Amino acid sequence: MILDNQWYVTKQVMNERFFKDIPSSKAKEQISHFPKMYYRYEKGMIHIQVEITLGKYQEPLLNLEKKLESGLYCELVSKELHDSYVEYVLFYDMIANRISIDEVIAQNGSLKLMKSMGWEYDKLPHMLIAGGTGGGKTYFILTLIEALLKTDAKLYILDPKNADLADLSTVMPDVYYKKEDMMASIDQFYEDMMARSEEMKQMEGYKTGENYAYLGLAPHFLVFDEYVAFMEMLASKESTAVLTKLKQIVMLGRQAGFFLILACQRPDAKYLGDGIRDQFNFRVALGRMSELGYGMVFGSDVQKQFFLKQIKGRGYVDKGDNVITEFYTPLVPKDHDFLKEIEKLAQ
Ligand SMILES: Nc1ncnc2c1ncn2[C@@H]1O[C@H](COP(=O)(O)OP(=O)(O)OP(=O)(O)O)[C@@H](O)[C@H]1O
Repeated sequence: MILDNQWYVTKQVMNERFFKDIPSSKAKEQISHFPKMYYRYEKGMIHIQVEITLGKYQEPLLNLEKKLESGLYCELVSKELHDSYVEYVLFYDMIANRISIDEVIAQNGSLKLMKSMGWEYDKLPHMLIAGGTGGGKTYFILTLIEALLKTDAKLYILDPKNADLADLSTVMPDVYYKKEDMMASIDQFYEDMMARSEEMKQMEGYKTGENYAYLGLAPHFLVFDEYVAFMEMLASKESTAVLTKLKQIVMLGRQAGFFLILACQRPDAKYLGDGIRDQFNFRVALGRMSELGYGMVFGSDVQKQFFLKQIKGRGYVDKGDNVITEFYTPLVPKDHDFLKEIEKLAQ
């Protein structure tokens, strides 16, 4: 890469002749500075360290991510500036990091979703899931529900299209698909959050800055599928009321342990504007999406090339650190029966 781009410095030296007392007329190019670059492979990650020299080629060497990602067919995980070097960390063979549904475990405020990655909902609350038809959105949401039901979490499910998630109403409580029920459920979720925030202050052991888990309380999750479609169904007064509540939940929910998992085909700015989208720390885009769609999920100013691969449950994620990486939802075996499993857990 350095040779191909000629990111080195050369100087002209005179070619010495065999008889040194006869002056030479031939000049030769010699490399006088070659940037130091070190790499190592560790636990599925490639670490590349590049020296900062303040030299002529500092700019390209400080912005290697695009070249490395497309050239090595890897995904950037982090880029960190150190004292005299910049370190790029890339995932090699991301699909090898895919886990199966029975490895999805929630503990200590974090939900494992790939071998080396998870959703730390206690620290980086609220999840936004976008994806076109057939991308794996429903399977992913069902996987999240199943994993969270294995903990003490309390779940509320909203499915305005009365589709796959609404089927859960036969096996677990708090599943809503009618407009009025859904609106009442959002109100209740909000009221519960406000009440807990107050109560926590009166509890023994309460400490400023500590969260619900510190006080031994259970997290609550509102899983809201087809959010944009639902908002489109509402009159403007109703949608303003819902938006106001959701805004409060994403802003205040972390400490009290009230989390939103919002899914839609495309997160239209009309219903996720005013900085609400930025409060969703964990954002996933699954399946086929347009550039505009990716922009709506990750921000229109992102510098990332998105590729489509025909793999179910594949997409991109920003897990709260502003680095977008390839993502694979946990693999669900063909014979897995969500309804049956969720029924067992809900009992
Ligand atoms: N994680 C996964 N493991 C195994 N198969 C998957 C996974 N995700 C999706 N699939 C396969 O892809 C199909 C479509 O997935 P899913 O129903 O989740 O898509 P969707 O985005 O919700 O689409 P729609 O909006 O049409 O329901 C599933 O029926 C399943 O066969």
